[in-house]
Amino acid sequence: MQTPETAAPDAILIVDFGSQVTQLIARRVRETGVYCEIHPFNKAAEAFAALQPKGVIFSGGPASVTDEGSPRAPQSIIDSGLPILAICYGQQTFCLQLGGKVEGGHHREFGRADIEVLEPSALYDGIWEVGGRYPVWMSHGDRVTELPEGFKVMATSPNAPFAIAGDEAKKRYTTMFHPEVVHTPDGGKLLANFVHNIVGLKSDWNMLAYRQKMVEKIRTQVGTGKVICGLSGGVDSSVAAVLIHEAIGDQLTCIYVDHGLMRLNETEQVLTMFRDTYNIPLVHVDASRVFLRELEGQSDPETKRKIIGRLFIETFEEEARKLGGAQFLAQGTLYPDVIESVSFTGGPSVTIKSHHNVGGLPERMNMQLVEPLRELFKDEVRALGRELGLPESFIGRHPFPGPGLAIRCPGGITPEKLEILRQADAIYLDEIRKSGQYDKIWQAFAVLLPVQTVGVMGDGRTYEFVCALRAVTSVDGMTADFYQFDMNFLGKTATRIINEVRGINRVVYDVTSKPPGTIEWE
Ligand SMILES: Nc1ncnc2c1ncn2[C@@H]1O[C@H](COP(=O)(O)OP(=O)(O)OP(=O)(O)O)[C@@H](O)[C@H]1O
Ligand SMILES: O=c1[nH]c(=O)c2[nH+]cn([C@@H]3O[C@H](COP(=O)(O)O)[C@@H](O)[C@H]3O)c2[nH]1
Ligand SMILES: NC(=O)CC[C@H](N)C(=O)O
Ligand SMILES: [Mg+2]
Repeated sequence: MQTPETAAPDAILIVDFGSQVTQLIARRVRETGVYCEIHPFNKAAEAFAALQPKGVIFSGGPASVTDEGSPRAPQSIIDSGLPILAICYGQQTFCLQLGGKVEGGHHREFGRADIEVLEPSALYDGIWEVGGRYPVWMSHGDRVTELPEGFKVMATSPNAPFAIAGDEAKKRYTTMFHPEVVHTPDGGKLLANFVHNIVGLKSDWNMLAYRQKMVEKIRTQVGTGKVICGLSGGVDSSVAAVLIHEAIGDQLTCIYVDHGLMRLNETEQVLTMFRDTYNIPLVHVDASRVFLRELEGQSDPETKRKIIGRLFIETFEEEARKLGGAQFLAQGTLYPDVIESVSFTGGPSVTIKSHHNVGGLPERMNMQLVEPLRELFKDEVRALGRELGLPESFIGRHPFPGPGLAIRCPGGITPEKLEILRQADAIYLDEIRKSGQYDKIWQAFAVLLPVQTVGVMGDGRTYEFVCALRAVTSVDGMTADFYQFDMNFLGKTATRIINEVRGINRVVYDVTSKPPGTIEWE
C-alpha cells in the first residue's frame, strides 16, 4: 500500500471493484501527467482520507450489484461532492447507491458497440459531437434501468440505453463502456477531459518531479544507514541503484549474484557495463556452486523457485555481514507487484507462481526495504531511467527473471542442459537483434524442453532435446500476446540452432498468449 507521505498533492483515486482492466485506468490517467493510485473498494475509504484526491474513478468489476453482499462504493466518497467518473460496474453501483435501479438478464454485450451522443457534456467536449456515432468497447451483463435523480442520458447504444449518463452540475459521470481500453479509440481523451477539465488538475506528474521527490524520500528514510541493492543488470534494479546512489552516494553497495543460471556471457557483460558507466561499488558474488548443488534433483517449479528465493536471501545476508552490516535492502519492486497483492479479486487470489522476489526478506534479514520504484509501471521506470541518463543498453533490455535459466529448463536442471540452453538462447537473441526486431519485442527467450525426439542428421539417427522459442509483446507483463515472426525468420533461426548446438534436434515456436499461458514456462 501507498504511504501517505509519498503521495503527490494533486491526485486521482481509482476505486477498484476487481476489473481485469483497472490498471489501464491508472495508465491512462498517468499518461495525462496526473498522479493516481488504485485501491480496492473495501480499503478505499481509508485511502481516500489519506490521499485527499481531487477526483475519483470507480472501476468495473466481475460481480453483479444484484447479488447480496456485492461491493459498494464508500459513502464518504459519494458524500464528498468531488467529481466522480464511474465505469461499468462502477456505474451500476453508483446509480444504485444514488437511488437508481439495475437489472440483470438483459442482452449481454461483449466487444465493440457504437454509441450515439444525445447531449453535450464536459466529458467529451471537443472530442465527440451531438448526433455523432462513435465506437466503444463494452463488457457487461447487467444494466442500469432507472437513473438516479438529477441524472440524464448523454449517449445511448442499442443494448445500453444509458451508455453515458450523469449529473453535469455535480460533475458525476457514468459510462457503461470502458474508456480505458484501446478498443475505445477516444477513451484516453475522455479520461483526459475528466482529469483536466472536470477535475481541473494540471499535468505535473513527470519523471523529473518524481526523481526529485524520491531522492528526498530516500535520504529521509536512510539517514546515515547503509544500503545494499541486489543488482541484476535488469532495468529495474539498475534504475533503482542509480537513483539511490544519487540520494545517498557511498552509503550504497550493489550486489550482483551469479547463481549459475545467467545467460551466455551475461555476468561479464553486466559487470563491465555497470562498472564502465558508474562509479558505484559493485560486489560480484559467485554463488553458482551452491545454487546448482541445492537445485540438483529438483523438478517441481515451485520447489525450484522457493530454493532460489531462499538462496538469494542467504547470499544477501552473508554479503551484508561481510560489509559490516546493512540496515536497508533496496529492490526494484514495481507498481503492478504492489497492487497485484492488494487488489480485490472476489476472494483470496491463487498463487500462480512465486516470483523469486524478496518478499520474505525484511523479517528474516532484519533490514528495512527501500523501494523507490513501487509507484511506477515498467515503461515509467524506463522513462525515469532516461531522466537519470542511463544508457539505452540498460533501459531497452528485455526483462530477465531473477531465477534465470532455472525456470527455462522445465523439470530437472543439470549443468549440461543449462549449457545447451545458453547456446540456443544466444543464437535466438542474436538473430532477433540482427533482424532489427529486438525493440519490437517485449521479451524473448529459448526454453529447453525435457523431451527428446528422434531426428536424422548426416544420415545418422539422433535422439536429442526439443528447444521452444518464445517471444511476446506486452506493456507491463501482466498480459501478453505472442509475437508474430515471419516464418522465414523462424526457419532460419531453427536451422542455426540445430546446426550449431549439440543436444538439440528440433525447434518449436510457442503461440500462447497470457492469459491463458504465462510468459515463462514455469
Ligand atoms: N542475479 C541477481 N543478483 C542480484 N540481485 C538480483 C539478481 N536477480 C534479481 N535480483 C534482484 O531481484 C529484483 C527483481 O528482479 P527483476 O528481474 O524483477 O528485476 P530486474 O532484474 O531489476 O529488472 P528486469 O525485470 O528488467 O529483469 C531485482 O530488482 C534485483 O534487486
Ligand atoms: O524477477 C522475477 N522473478 C521471478 O521469479 C519471475 N518469474 C517470472 N518473472 C518475469 O515476470 C514477467 C511475467 O512472467 P509470467 O507471465 O511468467 O508470470 C516476465 O517478464 C517474467 O520473465 C519473474 N521475474
Ligand atoms: N465490466 C463490468 O464492470 C461488468 C459489470 C457487471 N459484472 C456486469 O456484468 O454487468
Ligand atoms: Mg531481472
